[in-house]
Amino acid sequence: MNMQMNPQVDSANDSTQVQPVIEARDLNLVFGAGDTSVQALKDINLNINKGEFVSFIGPSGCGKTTFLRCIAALETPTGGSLAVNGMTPEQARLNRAYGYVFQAAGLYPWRTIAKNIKLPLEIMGFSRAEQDRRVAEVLELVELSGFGGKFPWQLSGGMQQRASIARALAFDADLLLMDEPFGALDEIVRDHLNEQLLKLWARTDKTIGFVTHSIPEAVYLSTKIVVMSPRPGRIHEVIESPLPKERPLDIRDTPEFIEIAHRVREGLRAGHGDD
Ligand SMILES: Nc1ncnc2c1ncn2[C@@H]1O[C@H](COP(=O)(O)OP(=O)(O)OP(=O)(O)O)[C@@H](O)[C@H]1O
Repeated sequence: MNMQMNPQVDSANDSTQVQPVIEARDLNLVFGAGDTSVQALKDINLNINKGEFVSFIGPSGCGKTTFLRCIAALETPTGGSLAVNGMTPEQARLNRAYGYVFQAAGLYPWRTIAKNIKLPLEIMGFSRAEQDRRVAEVLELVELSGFGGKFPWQLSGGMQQRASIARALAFDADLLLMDEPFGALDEIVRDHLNEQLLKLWARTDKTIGFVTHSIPEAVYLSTKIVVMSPRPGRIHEVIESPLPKERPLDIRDTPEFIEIAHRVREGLRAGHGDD
């Protein structure tokens, strides 16, 4: 397989104005009103550029999922602005600007893997031939070629999650939003899927927003780590990773990796202190 690495775009040195994929300015979201209201996001300012792999890490309830859901136009911010590819999140959703992978694989048990992947394509009116072509392509990307005819229950948890990623890739959107996709899997399977996801990212040059509770996972995968703090959900710190794009698993034993993991841990601790 020809694994072409895409040249890293160094946005800091790029003098031309490149439009960010995600641009959040003073973004706020308050659920409800009065005494029972919850400020889920407070003054979020963040740019995500094309090809970045951005992880969101923070304690439970700090707004990670809510931020992803705002990008996907599944929640409406109560203040500030949010642009996805220069559009409103609603426009971006209509343009199929992103694929979304949820915590649980969420596959229909009565449909085969191929038919699960096809479902959104059927709804969008893609031709049968195009549906078949895309299913074969995304199954290959997640290394599940040959499993299209199986039902979800015939696959392991890790394979189901890969099938769910394949479904999110089927529209070939440049942006992939992933909400703790590997949280429920054991560590060895998770390591393997992390490796595969990095390869997929390198092959496709997609922009990825990824929610996790795991410091090693965030550091291993990301070019940028957004450390969030709770009540109300804010960005405590954004850590740019100096690690190379090509990352074997044993990079986790290097001093550079351990140093970034340490910074993330310190950020999480300090963020708790912001309470
Ligand atoms: N629909 C809703 N109505 C009211 N409050 C909500 C709603 N959705 C989320 N919240 C609250 O907003 C805050 C942020 O929730 P969110 O799910 O984004 O956090 P999170 O960081 O993703 O948490 P976790 O790590 O547990 O998934 C929490 O206090 C949560 O209870």
